[in-house]
Amino acid sequence: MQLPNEFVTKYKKLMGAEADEFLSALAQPSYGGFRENPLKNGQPTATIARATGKVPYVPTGYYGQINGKSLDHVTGWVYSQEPSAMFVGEVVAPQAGERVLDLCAAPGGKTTHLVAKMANKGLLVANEIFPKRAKILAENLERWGAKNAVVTSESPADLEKQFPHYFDRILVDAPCSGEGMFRKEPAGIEYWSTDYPRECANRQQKILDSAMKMLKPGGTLVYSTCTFAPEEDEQNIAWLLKNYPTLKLVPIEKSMGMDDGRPEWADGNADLVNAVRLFPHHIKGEGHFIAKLVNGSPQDLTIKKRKKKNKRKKSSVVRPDKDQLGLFEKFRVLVFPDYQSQQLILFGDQLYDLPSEMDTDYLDGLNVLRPGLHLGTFKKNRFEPALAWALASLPSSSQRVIEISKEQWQQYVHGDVIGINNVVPNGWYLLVCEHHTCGFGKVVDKTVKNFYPKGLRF
Ligand SMILES: C[S@@+](CC[C@H](N)C(=O)[O-])C[C@H]1O[C@@H](n2cnc3c(N)ncnc32)[C@H](O)[C@@H]1O
Repeated sequence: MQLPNEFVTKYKKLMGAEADEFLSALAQPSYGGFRENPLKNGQPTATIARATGKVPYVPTGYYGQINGKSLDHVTGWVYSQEPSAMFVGEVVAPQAGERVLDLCAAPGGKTTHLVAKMANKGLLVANEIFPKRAKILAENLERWGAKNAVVTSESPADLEKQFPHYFDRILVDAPCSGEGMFRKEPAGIEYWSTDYPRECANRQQKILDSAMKMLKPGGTLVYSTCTFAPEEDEQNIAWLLKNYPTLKLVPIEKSMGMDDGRPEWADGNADLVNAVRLFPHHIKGEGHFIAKLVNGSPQDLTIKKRKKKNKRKKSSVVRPDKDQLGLFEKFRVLVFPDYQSQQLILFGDQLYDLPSEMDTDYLDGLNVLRPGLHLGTFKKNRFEPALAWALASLPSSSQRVIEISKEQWQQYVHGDVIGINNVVPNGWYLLVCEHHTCGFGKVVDKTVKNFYPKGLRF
């Protein structure tokens, strides 16, 4: 890996006595990692068996690699995430029932962590500006079993109009110069120039301005980057504190090897030590910067919010009609008798369960990819359940389960019909392999018809 000369000169100056250690760490191999999913029906023991260690500062985090075609990965029991990046979710620490925004969310490493921390309760709006990346985000959330996540694809400037001072917590995991990932993704070095961190910082400030318009009084803003550049890190926090005097930079509890933010790399504001830096020469992970800020609660913010909300028009969101509800209920009573929906809404012929924390009128005018949990599709006179619903369910929640072997699971993800020996009534079943819910199948006379989505087969 060849680092640009200007980069080396810049960090020799900034890091001083630590520079050699820092620069030689960048020449070492990067660390891989994964998180286990506490929302699922047990531990991903097969993947954990291959882990090389436990990430000390993330209860669900491990060092190692996952197999993308394994049962654990395909059913969302694990998510591949670089070890330093995992600390961000711990710092955000969202609570069940809150309204949370992940403003720059794709592909979803932090979002899946937030869903787990919220125990799938409350509302998580996961936004990604680029629609193609937002689609990947939605797929990753589906595999993870997210119920409380709404996926949108908007620019922060457009999103701010929709959600004035709405969120309890906002994560801005900002697009950045990516210096901290150089040894993991060396292709990023090509984009780098001496001016690049400043350009990124300007864009980050616009994103932060939007985030501030969406943060509730008393709410928490977490800002993170995967770069070492002070322009994008301490200097942006110093800029925030100057421009938003209601914000207070609060301490982050640091684990061994984590560094303080560096006031001398910005305007000297001593509070900047409260931020955290993860340096690859001090921890087993890539470069990261994280700052946590709490917003004061000036009266004017509360008043603005109320006025805006009164102006909202009635929602144009469509609800399922009586016949559709009948078809849905027939399925639910048979397969998931205890499932309690929140707000059933239609997107075309697709049925979703929108988290009750979100009024339907908030969806108007938004580019929404996933308005909550995808339950299924109405087709002529029938209801076909969606994979997302299976992946968000525990085997114990269903009274119609068929246990399949690992071999049968491989047939299932390949798109084949599965033969079964036991005689069971025809109809829909939740397929479970080694405690992992895998999807739905429809039994027709000792064979299970395959409903695994064509685009996911392998
Ligand atoms: C660091 S990545 C997010 C990683 C993600 N949080 C995760 O943990 O998987 C930053 C994201 O910001 C998006 N982005 C790029 N330009 C943006 C902009 N102007 N406003 C908002 N987001 C932007 C990128 O497409 C990218 O998905």
